[in-house]
Amino acid sequence: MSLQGEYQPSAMEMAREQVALFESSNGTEGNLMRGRPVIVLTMRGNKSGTIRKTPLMRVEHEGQYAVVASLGGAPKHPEWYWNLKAHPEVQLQDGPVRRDYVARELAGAEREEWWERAVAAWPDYAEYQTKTERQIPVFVLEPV
Ligand SMILES: C[C@H](OP(=O)(O)OC[C@@H](O)[C@@H](O)[C@@H](O)Cn1c2nc(=O)[nH]c(=O)c-2cc2ccc(O)cc21)C(=O)N[C@@H](CCC(=O)N[C@@H](CCC(=O)O)C(=O)O)C(=O)O
Repeated sequence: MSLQGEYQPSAMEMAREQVALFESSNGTEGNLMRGRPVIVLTMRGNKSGTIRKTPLMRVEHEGQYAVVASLGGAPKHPEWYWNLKAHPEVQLQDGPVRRDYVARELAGAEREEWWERAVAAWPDYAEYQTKTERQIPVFVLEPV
């Protein structure tokens, strides 16, 4: 499965530039945030149908990945959350390695297990959750 179509860069300059640096260096630059690893998630836009890419903190456990729709604890989900709900087929690039996955939103004990892993990877997630009433969504990415 490959995500074909027109790539529409993010409106958020920091994210757009980090994706550009990450991809132009084949994942060897633009792959850190305060020293912690960052991945790039490629997906299909829920409304535009175009290809969207967003840098996210790397949350990985025994070869499986999760992504966290934190948006810094903002009151609303990031827009990319709705892309994954509508089109769960995604690609994740970790360093030079890019693979196909299907994203599945987690709930209950499974979510708690991955939430712990996410906070271990990026402790700020715990602080973000204190800033918002919404439960910050966690998706696990199942390899295709
Ligand atoms: C600003 C907006 O971005 P967003 O999708 O809301 O995502 C906001 C942020 O989550 C996103 O910028 C992340 O990259 C921020 N971010 C992280 N954000 C997180 O939520 N979690 C992280 O772990 C995370 C890590 C991270 C690391 C480095 C870095 O540079 C940024 C990081 C955006 O790009 N809007 C686009 C449209 C985006 C889009 O996908 N639109 C859909 C429609 C979506 C809908 O249905 O609403 C479409 O094309 O159809 C635009 O206005 O053109």
